[in-house]
Amino acid sequence: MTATVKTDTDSGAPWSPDELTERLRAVSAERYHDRHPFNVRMHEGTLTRAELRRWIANRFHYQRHIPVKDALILAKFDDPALRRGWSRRIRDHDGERAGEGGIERWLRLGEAAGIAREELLDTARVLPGVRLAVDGYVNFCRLRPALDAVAASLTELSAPDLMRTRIAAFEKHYPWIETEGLTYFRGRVGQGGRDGQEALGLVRAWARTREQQERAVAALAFKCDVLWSLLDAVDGAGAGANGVSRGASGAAGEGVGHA
Ligand SMILES: O=C(O)c1cc(C(=O)O)c2c(n1)C(=O)C(=O)c1cc(C(=O)O)[nH]c1-2
Repeated sequence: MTATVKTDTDSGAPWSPDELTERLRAVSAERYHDRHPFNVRMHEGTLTRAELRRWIANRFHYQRHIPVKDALILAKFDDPALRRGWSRRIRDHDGERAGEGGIERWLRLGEAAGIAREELLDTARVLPGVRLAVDGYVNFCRLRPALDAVAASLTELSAPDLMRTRIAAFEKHYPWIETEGLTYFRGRVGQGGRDGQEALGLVRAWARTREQQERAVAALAFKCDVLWSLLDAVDGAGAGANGVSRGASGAAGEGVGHA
């Protein structure tokens, strides 16, 4: 006997692709990290320099693992066209050659904020909660079927709006970060939109049964939790965490007040 009461509107029948899309968008609207208190403070302009540096340094750990998880997804595809399309994501982050690509741009963001690249590259400084969140995402993509892993990337549908808000907030409230440093975010407005649409097309095509559709929705909710947990860890870390709030924030007379 099942405890689940089925109603007419929940017959267990597959949703239409548009209904699936609606449900995916509803998850993002409710759980995407643009609403996290740390992001809200970032956009309001009330983060201290130490907090912003801590975010940049810890978020780098996420950035550098994106091509790793994309390589794990790539290995699940047996279709050359799919691999060709998805491999572009890895090149976006790693660049065609040394000194190019998203990871390099994030390192430059760090430098524009006064963080040495060696400090960003030193994984020993990453906050434990950030490490766990990133491991969680990479392992999810390693272990789950392609549908789940691709659906988890659908947070990118919400990313372009967040990038626009972030660029405006940085320019307005954090002018001490050289504007060159924002190149990463500017690039992601287009890349994130394109990647998100591409992934949505795949999920709509692949998730045919109700079970698959519910898995896709759950994967996106999980990914929202990854991003949320990452910010929880950054938000909850006090002075001295990650080293960044110690040394790199040391410029005198900034009126930072507290870490
Ligand atoms: O700064 C952000 O808020 C943000 C969010 C997300 C996202 O929504 O997953 C990504 C990125 N940035 C990003 O830069 C990025 O390359 C990226 C790749 C992915 C993904 O899951 O494949 N998400 C994101």
